[in-house]
Amino acid sequence: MKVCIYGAGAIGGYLGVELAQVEGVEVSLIARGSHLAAIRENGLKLDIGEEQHVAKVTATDDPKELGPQDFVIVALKTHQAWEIADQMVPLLGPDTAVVTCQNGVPWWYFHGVDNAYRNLRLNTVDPDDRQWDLIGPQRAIGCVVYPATEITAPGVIKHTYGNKFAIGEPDGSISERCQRLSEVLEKAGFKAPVLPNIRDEIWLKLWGNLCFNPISALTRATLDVVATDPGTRALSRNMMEEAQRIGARLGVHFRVDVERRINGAARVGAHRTSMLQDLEKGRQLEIDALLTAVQEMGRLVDLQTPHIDSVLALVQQLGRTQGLYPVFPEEAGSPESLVVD
Ligand SMILES: NC(=O)C1=CN([C@@H]2O[C@H](COP(=O)(O)OP(=O)(O)OC[C@H]3O[C@@H](n4cnc5c(N)ncnc54)[C@H](OP(=O)(O)O)[C@@H]3O)[C@@H](O)[C@H]2O)C=CC1
Ligand SMILES: CC(C)(CO)C(=O)C(=O)O
Repeated sequence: MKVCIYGAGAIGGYLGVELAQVEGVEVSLIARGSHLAAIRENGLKLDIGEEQHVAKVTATDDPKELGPQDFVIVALKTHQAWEIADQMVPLLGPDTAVVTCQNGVPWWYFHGVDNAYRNLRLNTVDPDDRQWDLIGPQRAIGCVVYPATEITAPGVIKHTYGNKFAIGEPDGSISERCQRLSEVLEKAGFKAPVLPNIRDEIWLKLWGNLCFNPISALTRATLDVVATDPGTRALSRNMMEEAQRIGARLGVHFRVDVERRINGAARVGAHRTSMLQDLEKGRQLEIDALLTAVQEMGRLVDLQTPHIDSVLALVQQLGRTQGLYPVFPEEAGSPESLVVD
Protein backbone atom coordinates (compact mmCIF):
# COMPACT_ATOMS: atom_id res chain seq x y z
CA MET A 1 0.00 0.00 0.00
CA LYS A 2 1.43 3.37 -1.02
CA VAL A 3 0.73 6.17 1.45
CA CYS A 4 1.96 9.69 0.87
CA ILE A 5 1.90 12.20 3.71
CA TYR A 6 1.48 15.63 2.15
CA GLY A 7 2.82 17.97 4.85
CA ALA A 8 5.07 15.90 7.11
CA GLY A 9 4.88 18.47 9.91
CA ALA A 10 3.63 18.04 13.47
CA ILE A 11 0.65 15.81 12.69
CA GLY A 12 1.77 14.42 9.32
CA GLY A 13 5.19 13.60 10.75
CA TYR A 14 3.67 11.72 13.69
CA LEU A 15 1.53 9.68 11.30
CA GLY A 16 4.37 9.14 8.83
CA VAL A 17 6.92 7.85 11.35
CA GLU A 18 4.50 5.37 12.91
CA LEU A 19 3.01 4.20 9.59
CA ALA A 20 6.49 3.59 8.21
CA GLN A 21 6.93 0.79 10.79
CA VAL A 22 4.01 -1.21 9.35
CA GLU A 23 4.95 -4.05 7.01
CA GLY A 24 3.55 -3.64 3.53
CA VAL A 25 3.09 0.12 3.81
CA GLU A 26 5.34 2.22 1.60
CA VAL A 27 5.36 5.69 3.14
CA SER A 28 6.62 8.81 1.39
CA LEU A 29 6.79 12.28 2.90
CA ILE A 30 6.33 15.68 1.33
CA ALA A 31 8.05 18.43 3.27
CA ARG A 32 10.13 21.48 2.51
CA GLY A 33 12.97 23.75 3.60
CA SER A 34 15.25 22.92 6.51
CA HIS A 35 12.75 20.33 7.82
CA LEU A 36 13.06 18.38 4.54
CA ALA A 37 16.85 18.72 4.54
CA ALA A 38 17.03 17.29 8.08
CA ILE A 39 14.65 14.43 7.21
CA ARG A 40 16.78 13.54 4.19
CA GLU A 41 19.95 13.59 6.23
CA ASN A 42 18.89 11.86 9.46
CA GLY A 43 15.40 10.46 8.86
CA LEU A 44 12.24 11.86 10.46
CA LYS A 45 12.42 11.60 14.25
CA LEU A 46 9.48 11.30 16.61
CA ASP A 47 9.95 11.90 20.33
CA ILE A 48 7.16 9.98 22.00
CA GLY A 49 7.12 9.23 25.72
CA GLU A 50 10.64 8.13 26.64
CA GLU A 51 11.34 6.82 23.14
CA GLN A 52 12.55 8.18 19.85
CA HIS A 53 11.20 6.51 16.68
CA VAL A 54 12.98 7.25 13.41
CA ALA A 55 11.66 6.74 9.86
CA LYS A 56 14.07 6.67 6.94
CA VAL A 57 11.74 6.90 3.98
CA THR A 58 11.52 8.82 0.71
CA ALA A 59 11.11 12.52 1.36
CA THR A 60 10.72 15.21 -1.26
CA ASP A 61 9.23 18.60 -2.01
CA ASP A 62 8.23 17.48 -5.50
CA PRO A 63 5.11 15.27 -5.70
CA LYS A 64 5.93 14.42 -9.33
CA GLU A 65 8.77 12.22 -8.02
CA LEU A 66 6.32 9.96 -6.19
CA GLY A 67 3.58 9.04 -8.67
CA PRO A 68 0.07 7.75 -7.93
CA GLN A 69 -0.69 6.62 -4.38
CA ASP A 70 -3.35 4.49 -2.68
CA PHE A 71 -3.82 7.11 0.03
CA VAL A 72 -2.69 10.72 0.22
CA ILE A 73 -2.93 11.95 3.80
CA VAL A 74 -3.13 15.73 3.69
CA ALA A 75 -1.71 17.12 6.93
CA LEU A 76 -1.00 20.63 5.71
CA LYS A 77 -2.59 23.67 7.28
CA THR A 78 -5.92 24.16 5.47
CA HIS A 79 -4.82 27.31 3.59
CA GLN A 80 -1.63 25.52 2.46
CA ALA A 81 -3.70 22.61 1.13
CA TRP A 82 -5.72 25.01 -1.00
CA GLU A 83 -2.50 26.52 -2.39
CA ILE A 84 -0.97 23.20 -3.48
CA ALA A 85 -4.13 21.55 -4.87
CA ASP A 86 -2.63 21.50 -8.40
CA GLN A 87 0.56 19.85 -7.10
CA MET A 88 -1.52 16.96 -5.72
CA VAL A 89 -2.50 15.85 -9.21
CA PRO A 90 0.59 13.65 -9.93
CA LEU A 91 -0.22 11.69 -6.75
CA LEU A 92 -3.71 10.81 -7.92
CA GLY A 93 -4.51 7.58 -9.76
CA PRO A 94 -8.03 6.42 -10.61
CA ASP A 95 -8.66 5.04 -7.08
CA THR A 96 -6.51 7.27 -4.90
CA ALA A 97 -8.24 8.38 -1.71
CA VAL A 98 -7.38 11.76 -0.17
CA VAL A 99 -7.64 11.95 3.61
CA THR A 100 -8.17 15.46 4.99
CA CYS A 101 -6.30 15.16 8.27
CA GLN A 102 -6.92 18.70 9.46
CA ASN A 103 -8.86 20.93 11.80
CA GLY A 104 -11.86 22.94 10.69
CA VAL A 105 -14.51 22.61 8.03
CA PRO A 106 -13.19 20.52 5.12
CA TRP A 107 -13.59 21.73 1.52
CA TRP A 108 -15.71 18.69 0.62
CA TYR A 109 -18.17 19.28 3.51
CA PHE A 110 -21.38 19.32 1.46
CA HIS A 111 -20.38 16.48 -0.87
CA GLY A 112 -23.21 13.98 -1.01
CA VAL A 113 -25.20 15.38 1.92
CA ASP A 114 -28.85 14.50 1.95
CA ASN A 115 -30.29 18.00 2.17
CA ALA A 116 -30.81 21.19 0.14
CA TYR A 117 -27.08 22.03 0.34
CA ARG A 118 -25.92 18.92 -1.53
CA ASN A 119 -22.60 19.57 -3.30
CA LEU A 120 -22.50 23.23 -2.29
CA ARG A 121 -18.95 24.63 -2.36
CA LEU A 122 -17.61 26.68 0.54
CA ASN A 123 -15.98 29.83 -0.74
CA THR A 124 -14.12 30.49 2.51
CA VAL A 125 -12.20 27.21 2.51
CA ASP A 126 -12.06 26.47 -1.20
CA PRO A 127 -12.10 29.74 -3.17
CA ASP A 128 -12.69 29.16 -6.90
CA ASP A 129 -13.57 25.50 -6.12
CA ARG A 130 -9.88 24.73 -6.52
CA GLN A 131 -9.71 21.54 -4.41
CA TRP A 132 -13.17 20.42 -5.46
CA ASP A 133 -12.21 20.58 -9.15
CA LEU A 134 -8.56 19.47 -9.03
CA ILE A 135 -8.90 16.67 -6.47
CA GLY A 136 -12.57 15.74 -6.65
CA PRO A 137 -14.81 15.19 -3.61
CA GLN A 138 -15.32 11.50 -4.46
CA ARG A 139 -11.72 10.92 -3.30
CA ALA A 140 -12.24 12.55 0.10
CA ILE A 141 -12.14 10.68 3.38
CA GLY A 142 -12.75 12.81 6.48
CA CYS A 143 -10.41 12.62 9.45
CA VAL A 144 -10.65 14.19 12.89
CA VAL A 145 -7.29 14.75 14.57
CA TYR A 146 -7.26 14.35 18.36
CA PRO A 147 -3.53 14.21 19.21
CA ALA A 148 -1.33 17.20 19.92
CA THR A 149 2.17 17.29 18.46
CA GLU A 150 4.75 19.91 17.54
CA ILE A 151 7.85 20.32 15.35
CA THR A 152 10.57 21.01 17.91
CA ALA A 153 13.52 21.22 15.50
CA PRO A 154 13.99 20.54 11.79
CA GLY A 155 13.33 16.84 11.28
CA VAL A 156 12.04 16.31 14.83
CA ILE A 157 8.42 15.93 15.98
CA LYS A 158 7.39 15.85 19.63
CA HIS A 159 4.25 13.98 20.61
CA THR A 160 2.38 15.59 23.52
CA TYR A 161 -0.82 13.58 23.87
CA GLY A 162 -3.42 11.43 22.12
CA ASN A 163 -3.32 8.78 19.39
CA LYS A 164 -6.81 8.88 17.91
CA PHE A 165 -7.59 9.74 14.27
CA ALA A 166 -11.29 9.08 13.56
CA ILE A 167 -12.03 8.61 9.87
CA GLY A 168 -15.19 8.42 7.81
CA GLU A 169 -16.72 8.65 4.37
CA PRO A 170 -18.68 11.78 3.49
CA ASP A 171 -21.65 9.52 2.61
CA GLY A 172 -21.44 7.66 5.91
CA SER A 173 -20.73 4.25 4.39
CA ILE A 174 -18.26 1.89 6.07
CA SER A 175 -16.29 1.55 2.85
CA GLU A 176 -13.62 -0.96 2.04
CA ARG A 177 -11.06 1.86 1.59
CA CYS A 178 -11.82 3.28 5.05
CA GLN A 179 -11.54 -0.16 6.60
CA ARG A 180 -8.18 -0.73 4.90
CA LEU A 181 -6.90 2.63 6.10
CA SER A 182 -8.18 2.05 9.62
CA GLU A 183 -6.47 -1.35 9.70
CA VAL A 184 -3.02 0.04 8.85
CA LEU A 185 -3.45 2.97 11.22
CA GLU A 186 -4.31 0.53 14.02
CA LYS A 187 -1.27 -1.59 13.13
CA ALA A 188 0.81 1.58 13.45
CA GLY A 189 -0.50 2.01 17.01
CA PHE A 190 -3.25 4.58 16.45
CA LYS A 191 -6.88 4.41 17.41
CA ALA A 192 -8.68 4.80 14.08
CA PRO A 193 -12.41 4.14 14.28
CA VAL A 194 -14.39 4.35 11.04
CA LEU A 195 -17.41 6.49 11.84
CA PRO A 196 -20.74 6.55 10.00
CA ASN A 197 -21.23 10.21 10.96
CA ILE A 198 -17.87 11.91 10.46
CA ARG A 199 -19.47 15.38 10.20
CA ASP A 200 -20.78 15.10 13.79
CA GLU A 201 -17.23 14.40 14.94
CA ILE A 202 -15.79 17.20 12.78
CA TRP A 203 -18.20 19.62 14.49
CA LEU A 204 -17.35 18.35 17.95
CA LYS A 205 -13.66 19.16 17.36
CA LEU A 206 -14.45 22.35 15.46
CA TRP A 207 -16.65 23.48 18.34
CA GLY A 208 -13.55 23.93 20.49
CA ASN A 209 -11.21 25.18 17.77
CA LEU A 210 -13.56 27.94 16.65
CA CYS A 211 -13.49 29.63 20.05
CA PHE A 212 -10.45 28.46 21.99
CA ASN A 213 -7.96 28.98 19.14
CA PRO A 214 -8.77 32.61 18.28
CA ILE A 215 -9.34 33.61 21.91
CA SER A 216 -5.99 32.13 22.88
CA ALA A 217 -4.28 33.93 19.97
CA LEU A 218 -5.93 37.22 20.93
CA THR A 219 -5.13 36.93 24.63
CA ARG A 220 -1.99 34.71 24.59
CA ALA A 221 -3.72 32.59 27.25
CA THR A 222 -3.39 28.82 27.33
CA LEU A 223 -6.36 26.49 26.84
CA ASP A 224 -6.98 25.84 30.55
CA VAL A 225 -7.16 29.59 31.21
CA VAL A 226 -9.44 30.35 28.24
CA ALA A 227 -11.77 27.56 29.35
CA THR A 228 -11.95 28.53 33.03
CA ASP A 229 -11.64 32.32 33.20
CA PRO A 230 -15.28 33.45 33.64
CA GLY A 231 -15.09 36.06 30.85
CA THR A 232 -13.42 33.96 28.15
CA ARG A 233 -15.43 30.90 29.16
CA ALA A 234 -18.67 32.88 28.68
CA LEU A 235 -17.48 34.17 25.31
CA SER A 236 -16.53 30.61 24.26
CA ARG A 237 -19.96 29.39 25.35
CA ASN A 238 -21.71 32.08 23.32
CA MET A 239 -19.68 31.26 20.22
CA MET A 240 -20.32 27.54 20.67
CA GLU A 241 -24.06 28.08 21.07
CA GLU A 242 -24.16 30.04 17.82
CA ALA A 243 -22.24 27.26 16.09
CA GLN A 244 -24.48 24.61 17.60
CA ARG A 245 -27.59 26.28 16.15
CA ILE A 246 -25.95 26.30 12.71
CA GLY A 247 -24.88 22.68 13.03
CA ALA A 248 -28.36 21.65 14.17
CA ARG A 249 -29.91 23.26 11.07
CA LEU A 250 -27.48 21.25 8.96
CA GLY A 251 -28.48 18.03 10.72
CA VAL A 252 -25.48 17.72 13.04
CA HIS A 253 -25.89 15.83 16.31
CA PHE A 254 -23.76 17.07 19.24
CA ARG A 255 -23.26 14.11 21.56
CA VAL A 256 -22.07 16.24 24.51
CA ASP A 257 -23.33 19.57 25.79
CA VAL A 258 -21.43 22.86 25.75
CA GLU A 259 -20.36 22.73 29.41
CA ARG A 260 -18.95 19.22 29.06
CA ARG A 261 -17.07 20.21 25.91
CA ILE A 262 -15.51 23.24 27.63
CA ASN A 263 -14.62 21.22 30.74
CA GLY A 264 -12.93 18.63 28.52
CA ALA A 265 -10.78 21.37 26.97
CA ALA A 266 -9.90 22.77 30.41
CA ARG A 267 -8.62 19.35 31.45
CA VAL A 268 -6.09 19.36 28.56
CA GLY A 269 -4.20 21.86 30.68
CA ALA A 270 -1.75 24.67 29.89
CA HIS A 271 -1.71 23.93 26.14
CA ARG A 272 -0.86 26.71 23.69
CA THR A 273 -3.44 26.18 20.95
CA SER A 274 -2.13 25.70 17.44
CA MET A 275 -3.25 29.22 16.50
CA LEU A 276 -1.32 30.69 19.42
CA GLN A 277 1.73 28.63 18.42
CA ASP A 278 1.43 29.86 14.83
CA LEU A 279 1.17 33.47 16.02
CA GLU A 280 4.26 33.10 18.20
CA LYS A 281 6.22 31.47 15.36
CA GLY A 282 5.13 34.08 12.79
CA ARG A 283 3.23 31.51 10.69
CA GLN A 284 0.04 32.20 8.80
CA LEU A 285 -3.04 31.78 11.02
CA GLU A 286 -5.53 29.02 10.19
CA ILE A 287 -8.59 31.25 10.56
CA ASP A 288 -10.82 30.47 7.62
CA ALA A 289 -11.47 26.76 8.11
CA LEU A 290 -12.05 27.29 11.84
CA LEU A 291 -14.17 30.46 11.89
CA THR A 292 -14.91 32.09 8.54
CA ALA A 293 -16.39 28.84 7.22
CA VAL A 294 -18.73 28.65 10.23
CA GLN A 295 -19.81 32.24 9.58
CA GLU A 296 -20.41 31.32 5.92
CA MET A 297 -22.52 28.34 6.99
CA GLY A 298 -24.46 30.61 9.36
CA ARG A 299 -25.33 32.94 6.47
CA LEU A 300 -26.36 29.91 4.47
CA VAL A 301 -28.90 28.72 7.04
CA ASP A 302 -30.02 32.28 7.80
CA LEU A 303 -28.64 32.53 11.34
CA GLN A 304 -26.89 35.51 12.92
CA THR A 305 -23.52 34.87 14.59
CA PRO A 306 -22.65 38.09 16.48
CA HIS A 307 -20.10 36.56 18.86
CA ILE A 308 -18.37 34.57 16.13
CA ASP A 309 -18.37 37.65 13.86
CA SER A 310 -16.73 39.82 16.54
CA VAL A 311 -13.99 37.36 17.44
CA LEU A 312 -13.42 36.63 13.75
CA ALA A 313 -13.03 40.33 12.94
CA LEU A 314 -10.52 40.73 15.79
CA VAL A 315 -8.42 37.72 14.96
CA GLN A 316 -8.42 38.55 11.24
CA GLN A 317 -7.17 42.02 12.10
CA LEU A 318 -4.55 40.57 14.42
CA GLY A 319 -3.43 38.32 11.58
CA ARG A 320 -3.28 41.22 9.14
CA THR A 321 -1.33 43.55 11.39
CA GLN A 322 1.17 40.75 12.03
CA GLY A 323 1.35 39.86 8.31
CA LEU A 324 -0.08 36.41 9.08
CA TYR A 325 -3.41 36.60 7.28
CA PRO A 326 -4.12 37.87 3.77
CA VAL A 327 -5.29 41.42 3.16
CA PHE A 328 -7.87 41.76 0.43
CA PRO A 329 -7.83 45.46 -0.53
CA GLU A 330 -11.28 45.34 -2.10
CA GLU A 331 -12.73 44.22 1.26
CA ALA A 332 -10.64 46.52 3.43
CA GLY A 333 -11.94 49.68 1.77
CA SER A 334 -10.21 53.03 2.24
CA PRO A 335 -10.86 55.61 4.94
CA GLU A 336 -11.91 58.09 2.21
CA SER A 337 -14.67 55.78 1.03
CA LEU A 338 -16.16 55.83 4.55
CA VAL A 339 -16.43 59.63 4.84
CA VAL A 340 -20.08 60.65 4.92
CA ASP A 341 -20.78 64.19 3.58
N1 LIG B 1 -0.25 20.13 15.69
C1 LIG B 1 -1.31 19.72 16.40
O1 LIG B 1 -1.19 19.38 17.59
C2 LIG B 1 -2.65 19.65 15.79
C3 LIG B 1 -2.87 20.03 14.47
N2 LIG B 1 -4.12 19.86 13.93
C4 LIG B 1 -4.38 20.25 12.55
O2 LIG B 1 -3.61 19.44 11.67
C5 LIG B 1 -3.31 20.17 10.47
C6 LIG B 1 -1.80 20.17 10.29
O3 LIG B 1 -1.25 20.94 11.35
P1 LIG B 1 0.25 20.79 11.87
O4 LIG B 1 0.74 19.41 11.66
O5 LIG B 1 0.26 21.34 13.25
O6 LIG B 1 0.99 21.79 10.87
P2 LIG B 1 2.55 21.90 10.57
O7 LIG B 1 2.79 23.29 10.10
O8 LIG B 1 3.35 21.39 11.71
O9 LIG B 1 2.75 20.90 9.37
C7 LIG B 1 2.54 21.21 8.01
C8 LIG B 1 3.87 20.94 7.30
O10 LIG B 1 3.65 21.03 5.90
C9 LIG B 1 4.71 21.81 5.35
N3 LIG B 1 4.30 22.41 4.09
C10 LIG B 1 3.46 23.44 3.88
N4 LIG B 1 3.32 23.70 2.58
C11 LIG B 1 4.12 22.82 1.93
C12 LIG B 1 4.42 22.60 0.57
N5 LIG B 1 3.87 23.33 -0.39
N6 LIG B 1 5.31 21.62 0.25
C13 LIG B 1 5.87 20.87 1.22
N7 LIG B 1 5.61 21.03 2.55
C14 LIG B 1 4.76 22.00 2.89
C15 LIG B 1 4.97 22.86 6.40
O11 LIG B 1 6.20 23.50 6.15
P3 LIG B 1 6.40 25.05 6.60
O12 LIG B 1 6.64 24.99 8.07
O13 LIG B 1 7.57 25.46 5.78
O14 LIG B 1 5.13 25.78 6.26
C16 LIG B 1 4.93 21.99 7.66
O15 LIG B 1 6.16 21.33 7.87
C17 LIG B 1 -3.90 21.57 10.67
O16 LIG B 1 -5.17 21.64 10.08
C18 LIG B 1 -4.02 21.68 12.20
O17 LIG B 1 -5.03 22.57 12.61
C19 LIG B 1 -5.15 19.30 14.64
C20 LIG B 1 -4.98 18.92 15.93
C21 LIG B 1 -3.75 19.12 16.63
C1 LIG C 1 -5.81 21.60 21.43
C2 LIG C 1 -6.94 22.05 20.58
C3 LIG C 1 -8.05 21.09 20.78
C4 LIG C 1 -7.47 23.42 21.00
O1 LIG C 1 -8.74 23.72 20.57
C5 LIG C 1 -6.49 22.09 19.14
O2 LIG C 1 -7.00 21.37 18.32
C6 LIG C 1 -5.52 23.07 18.66
O3 LIG C 1 -4.66 23.52 19.41
O4 LIG C 1 -5.60 23.40 17.47
